[in-house]
Amino acid sequence: MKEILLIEVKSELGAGTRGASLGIDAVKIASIDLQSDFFARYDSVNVRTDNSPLFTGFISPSAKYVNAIIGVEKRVCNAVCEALEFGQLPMVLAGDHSTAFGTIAGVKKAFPDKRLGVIWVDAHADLHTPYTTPSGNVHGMPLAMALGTDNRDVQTNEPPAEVAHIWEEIKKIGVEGPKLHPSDVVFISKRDTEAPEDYLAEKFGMRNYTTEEVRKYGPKKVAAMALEQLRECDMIYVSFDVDSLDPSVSVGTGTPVPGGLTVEEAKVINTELVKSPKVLCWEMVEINPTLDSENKMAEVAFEIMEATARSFEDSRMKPVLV
Ligand SMILES: NC(=[NH2+])NCCC[C@H](N)C(=O)O
Repeated sequence: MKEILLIEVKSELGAGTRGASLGIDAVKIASIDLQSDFFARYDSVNVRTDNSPLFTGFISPSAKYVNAIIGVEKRVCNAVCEALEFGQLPMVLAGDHSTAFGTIAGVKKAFPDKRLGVIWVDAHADLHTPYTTPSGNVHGMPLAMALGTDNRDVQTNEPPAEVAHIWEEIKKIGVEGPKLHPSDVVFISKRDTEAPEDYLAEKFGMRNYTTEEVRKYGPKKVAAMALEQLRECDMIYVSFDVDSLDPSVSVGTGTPVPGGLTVEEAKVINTELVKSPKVLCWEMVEINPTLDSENKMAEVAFEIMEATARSFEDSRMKPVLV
């Protein structure tokens, strides 16, 4: 049986509001309050992070803290790659979504010849680049990094040479060049995007299953449809941003958007997705307890993570021969 390895990434340099690096500990506290032994059950590794640049300021408004984020991306990439090479099932628990690029790079580094598909369960597309970002927040850019695109067709910013250089270096992490093809990305509950992101999504026909479609077909069917969409892929990574949940569940995340999933829908989607033997890595991000009350977001996030871990593990158990 393959074993789960928890990979903790307490970085929040990519978010626009402060506090996401505390999300990992908030989830641990939730597990204790919910009387679960989850964090005793699985081994975990801590990726080295350093949020201290927040005290001194960013290098450029077109990609804030990207000079420090590049180091975290490399370390996440190596941790994920090592876990996969070791035959483990990495479940990444990270602060802001920017480091999901490191995860993707790590998956590709471990299996460079395999075709990778990504299921992005998120209110956002995270397809910006330093050339298009409206906010400069790098958590809006990880999927563009993975696709290796600059999206200059619809450029709105002129980043300084230093940022352009770091951006080029980031895109090389793991393996040279794009980690996946844009048509091998599927979104679930994406509902808050900007024009340059829509341009890419339309150009490459990137499928989004809206919250309405989740209601219409049911979360189980949508998970099956998302997997079917990626049938040509050899391996799949699932990235779950808690802002895919509706703000009525909790506002404990930096960029909440109305019209999101219920806890039950998110639970069904994630537990169904990881049943696919092609799914080899799952991640959860953007829990921010400083924006929350009574640790609500961490509690529901933990509930989803625990159910997903159980499904991930159970579906990989070898049948017992009698
Ligand atoms: N993973 C996230 N929470 N991303 C939020 C991105 C919001 C917005 N599109 C931006 O680029 O600033």
